[in-house]
Amino acid sequence: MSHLIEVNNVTHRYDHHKVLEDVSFTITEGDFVGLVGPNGSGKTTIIKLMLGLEKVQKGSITAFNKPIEKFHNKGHISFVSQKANSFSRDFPATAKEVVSMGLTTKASVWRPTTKKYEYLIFEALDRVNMLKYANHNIGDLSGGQQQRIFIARAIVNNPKLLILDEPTVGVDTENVEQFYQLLSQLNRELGITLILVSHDIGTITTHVNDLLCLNKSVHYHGNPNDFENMTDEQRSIIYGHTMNTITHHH
Ligand SMILES: Nc1ncnc2c1ncn2[C@@H]1O[C@H](COP(=O)(O)OP(=O)(O)OP(=O)(O)O)[C@@H](O)[C@H]1O
Repeated sequence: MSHLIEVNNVTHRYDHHKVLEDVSFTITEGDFVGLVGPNGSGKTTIIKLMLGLEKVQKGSITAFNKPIEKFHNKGHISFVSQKANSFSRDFPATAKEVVSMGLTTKASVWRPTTKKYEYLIFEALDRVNMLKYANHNIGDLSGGQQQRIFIARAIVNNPKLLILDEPTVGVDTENVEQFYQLLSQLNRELGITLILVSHDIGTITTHVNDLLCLNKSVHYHGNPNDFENMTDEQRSIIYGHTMNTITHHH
């Protein structure tokens, strides 16, 4: 399996404040990675660096075997942000139109879609079990349903890597489990490599196959089962004292 992303000895500062220190890890094709850490631990910053949205100051990052500075993301990496599902009730777009925005250069809500693109949009909606809501106004859908529409928008271009920043914020607890199942399906059936950013280490470890704990530097990277088997004391040694409370299995 090839490495989609390689992060090598990355250190990052905002002004004089060091937020990442000597961070190294690889993301391997096919993995379902949980990126966890407390508030302010640098999760969003490392994502921005991997997406090329923030300039690498020290160290290096390669994406799909190219230095990040030379990598042109032609739909290989897709991103669903934390703030994606904050549409107001009167936002004037249907679910289908929101998904079409993911087609960017090929077709969009502002241009009539051809039959081929329409097929891709319906296929993506079907993948997230939202086909029957295609013509509903996005603002009329629940937080969880909107999040599914944003996943459809993110996968409509057939990405190889999908990064989700706290995707369960705004999803009610009973739908969170279904949401994780959907992500597992995308990983297994479509072969999409996933990076899921979360604070909720208790829930995430039961779904991902690769766990990356970040708190300025990488404190653990490996099999989530090995992490679960550790005592609280071992965990606090590797992760710091901010993470003594771990809730298991919801
Ligand atoms: N653009 C910025 N300018 C200055 N400081 C920033 C900027 N972005 C983030 N920071 C600071 O960098 C640190 C890491 O922030 P980051 O958003 O990467 O953490 P996080 O783990 O994603 O946090 P959260 O879980 O709260 O979203 C924080 O102290 C934050 O205040």
